[in-house]
Amino acid sequence: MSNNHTPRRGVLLIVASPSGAGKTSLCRRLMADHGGLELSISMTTRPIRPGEVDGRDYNFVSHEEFQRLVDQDAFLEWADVHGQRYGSPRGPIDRALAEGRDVLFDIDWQGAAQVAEKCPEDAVRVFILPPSLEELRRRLITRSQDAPEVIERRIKNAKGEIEHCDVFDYVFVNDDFDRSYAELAHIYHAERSRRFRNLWVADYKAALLREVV
Ligand SMILES: Nc1nc2c(ncn2[C@@H]2O[C@H](COP(=O)(O)OP(=O)(O)O)[C@@H](O)[C@H]2O)c(=O)[nH]1
Ligand SMILES: Nc1ncnc2c1ncn2[C@@H]1O[C@H](COP(=O)(O)OP(=O)(O)O)[C@@H](O)[C@H]1O
Repeated sequence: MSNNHTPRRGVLLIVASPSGAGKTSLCRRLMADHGGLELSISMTTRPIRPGEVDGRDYNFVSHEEFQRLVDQDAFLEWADVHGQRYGSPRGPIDRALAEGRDVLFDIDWQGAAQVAEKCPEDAVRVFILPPSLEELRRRLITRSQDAPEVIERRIKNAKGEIEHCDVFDYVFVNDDFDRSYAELAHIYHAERSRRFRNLWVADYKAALLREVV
C-alpha cells in the first residue's frame, strides 16, 4: 500500500453478491494481502459448515442469543437471509472507525443498505455478479457445503438479490478470479486514497508550504 500516513478516516468496504458468486473467496484474498484491513465477523444463526471455524468465519449463535443481541441494539445492521439471521456487531466496527482503520464486510444487500444509511461517508458498496445463474449453481454444487435444498433456495433467491445491485457504488462480474480480485483490490486502493479519508494531508501540506527553498 503506497500511503501509510496517519491520521486517516477508515473505509467500510462492503462486498455483496448472490450466494456462490465468489465474495468470500475474494474477501479472503483481500484480507490476506492487506494486513491493515479488518474483517467484520458476523453473528449468524445458520449451522456451521465443514471447514468453518467458530469465531473466525462467523460467530455461530442460537436464535435466542441472536434475539437478545438485537434487543440490546448490539448490531450496526442485521437481516434475515435465506431463512437465517445474520448481523454485524457494532463494537469492533466502532473501535476501528475511531482509530481510522478499514473494515471489510461480507454481507447481503439489506445489510449494505443499513450500513450505507448509518455511515454514508465511510461505506463503499461493491456488488459482485456471477457470469450466469447456471455457473452460480455449478459453483454452489462444486463447493459442496450446502444441502441440495439449501442450494436451490439460494439460486431461487439470486435474482432478488441481483435486483438490488443498482444502488451499489461498484459492480463487476466474477468470471476470471484473478482479474476480479485485481478489480476489487483497485477499488479498495482508490477509496483509501480519497482526500477526505486522508486527514494527515492538511498538516502535511502546511509543512510543505512552510519549507524555505
Ligand atoms: N445483512 C447481513 N448479511 C450477512 C451477514 N453475514 C453474512 N451475510 C450474508 O448472508 C448471506 C449468506 O451467507 P452464508 O450463509 O455465509 O453463505 P454464502 O453467501 O454462500 O457464503 C450472504 O449474502 C452473506 O453476505 C451480516 O452480518 N449481515
Ligand atoms: N472466478 C471464479 N471462477 C470459478 N470458481 C470460483 C470463482 N470465484 C469463486 N469460485 C468458487 O465458487 C465457489 C463459491 O465461492 P464463494 O467465495 O464461497 O462464494 P460466496 O461467498 O459468494 O457464496 C467456491 O467453491 C469458490 O472456490
